[in-house]
Amino acid sequence: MTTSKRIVLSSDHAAIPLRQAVADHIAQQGWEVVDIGPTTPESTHYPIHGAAAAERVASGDCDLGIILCGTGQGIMMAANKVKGIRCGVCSDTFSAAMIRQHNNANMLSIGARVVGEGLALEIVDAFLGAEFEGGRHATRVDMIEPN
Ligand SMILES: O=C[C@H](O)[C@H](O)[C@H](O)COP(=O)(O)O
Repeated sequence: MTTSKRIVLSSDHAAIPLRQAVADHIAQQGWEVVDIGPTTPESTHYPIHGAAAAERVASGDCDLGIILCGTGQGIMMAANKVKGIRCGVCSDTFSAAMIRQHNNANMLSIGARVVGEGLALEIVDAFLGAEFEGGRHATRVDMIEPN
């Protein structure tokens, strides 16, 4: 596990059960989970939830974030509009590790209609277990959003 310990979770209506499974899984690993909902299954709008989670990370309130919607794509797009956020959608464990190691991603997005719970939890573990490698990758990451 990384030294980061506080992680924000959010989703839209399409991913509430998977979000709960992720919350339980990472809480068991010792992460402090900040689950900002939604808690009821009514249809909602992923941009609201992606932006809200991203703001928690961008502000420094949380170290990392995991967000989910049907595909993971829409909520990722919303999160990446927030300055300082680097969020990738992952449907495999290799990519989940690489977005940390090479891209210094601070948020992970998962599609609840794309991957099952078992794979999703492995993707989460790969993301949280990886560390940014810096070096040449830092040069490139700095180019994404220059100060
Ligand atoms: O990228 C968008 C997400 O996949 C949403 O979860 C999806 O568009 C929601 O669709 P619906 O309103 O049909 O449940």
